[in-house]
Amino acid sequence: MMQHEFMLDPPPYAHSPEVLDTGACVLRGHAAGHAADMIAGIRDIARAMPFRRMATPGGGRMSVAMTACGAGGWWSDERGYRYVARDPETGRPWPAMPDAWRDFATEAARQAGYAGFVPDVCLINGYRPGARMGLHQDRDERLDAPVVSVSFGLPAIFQWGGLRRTDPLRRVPLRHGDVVVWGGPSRLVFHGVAALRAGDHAVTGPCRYNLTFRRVG
Ligand SMILES: O=C(O)CCC(=O)C(=O)O
Ligand SMILES: [Fe+2]
Repeated sequence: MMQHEFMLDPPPYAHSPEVLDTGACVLRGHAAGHAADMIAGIRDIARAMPFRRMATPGGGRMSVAMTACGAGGWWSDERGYRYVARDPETGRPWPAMPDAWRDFATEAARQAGYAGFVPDVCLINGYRPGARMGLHQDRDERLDAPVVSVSFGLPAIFQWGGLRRTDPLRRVPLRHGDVVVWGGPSRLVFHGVAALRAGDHAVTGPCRYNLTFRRVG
């Protein structure tokens, strides 16, 4: 009997999306089965294009370290922030986005209701304990395409607000393998990540990785 019930239990990827808002949902554990491959991919990309804590126009430095792959990367310095096709420090283009990553993001978007999403950029964030991302909108890409966000390693609190900066924040725990998709009426919702708590994750050690797939071109 137990065996039978176990067999009927749907696999994690068949769990229904957890709705955050109209156009936004969490696919719990959706990327867990891809973690080993994707984390190996992150390490390959980081060898070619190291994680950097970028300068901000305000004169500070981001606590989150970033790299990217695909047609461009997000860049921030004293002059402002923007997408760039080449690393401004070395002149080198960003590493290509692995086909398996693009296919994964397309399928996750489809499950969230966004059929036909083909990302051309994946931004990769590296968080160490204490690193955080302030409340912001993702508005430097095409707004008619969703953002697909994949989390690995240490758990984090994703802050999910509204279309105004002052709207109340919900605290959404994101764990290893969770995927968040937002688009449509939720595309410009303010969001952020609370300071990462110290920990030691079995796969990533004292670190959280977040991949966001976007359409820029
Ligand atoms: O790390 C996360 O979960 C979200 C990152 C994010 O909002 C961004 O990179 O724009
Ligand atoms: Fe964001």
